Amino acid sequence: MYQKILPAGSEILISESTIDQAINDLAAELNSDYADKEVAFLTIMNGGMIFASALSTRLNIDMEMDYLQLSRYGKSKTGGQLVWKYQPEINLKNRHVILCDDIYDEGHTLEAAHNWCMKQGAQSTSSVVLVLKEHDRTYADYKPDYVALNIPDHYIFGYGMDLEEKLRQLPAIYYLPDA
Ligand SMILES: O=P(O)(O)OC[C@H]1O[C@H](OP(=O)(O)OP(=O)(O)O)[C@H](O)[C@@H]1O
Ligand SMILES: Nc1nc2[nH]cnc2c(=O)[nH]1
Repeated sequence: MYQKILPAGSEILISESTIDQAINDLAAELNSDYADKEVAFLTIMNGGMIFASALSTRLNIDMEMDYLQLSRYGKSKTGGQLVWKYQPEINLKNRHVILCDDIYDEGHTLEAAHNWCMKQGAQSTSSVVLVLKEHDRTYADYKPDYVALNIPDHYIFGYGMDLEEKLRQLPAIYYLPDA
């Protein structure tokens, strides 16, 4: 169905059904860990939007939802300066924050978001990512608390992740083996 918009040579890295099952497993873990907590569920835009939508509809948790926006890649495949584009107004004081993002790559985005939430007075802040990319480059000191899937070192797109700001809407995760 997506042949018309997929770049030539694209291959599937993670299928829709694998993603769906991984999100179910993650939701079960969060439903247990946050059963008695008052939660602020914060999506990191733009990349986190599709994963956060799918995950949040499976959460049986007392929570408010909001988002923040941080960016360091833009149209590039390599990370640059981290730019805050939107900080939420929701009160995080004494709340248990769950940060939800699509990918942990070098970790600078989640580290900055985590530090900011703690500065706002959150009682705890944890992070949930759909994929963690394994590579030899330097990671930030911060590591995500919940990871659905580990992936090899490819630039990936689909399921919220962009290729030059497009193709976020793809329901599976793709890569270009020759890129
Ligand atoms: O672990 P890191 O190396 O910090 O990279 C991860 C971040 O990179 C992407 O965001 P991007 O800056 O591309 O903005 P976007 O969400 O608008 O695509 C992705 O959505 C993560 O938030
Ligand atoms: N779309 C996309 N964004 C990223 N941000 C950090 N790594 C990636 C990646 O592999 N794909």
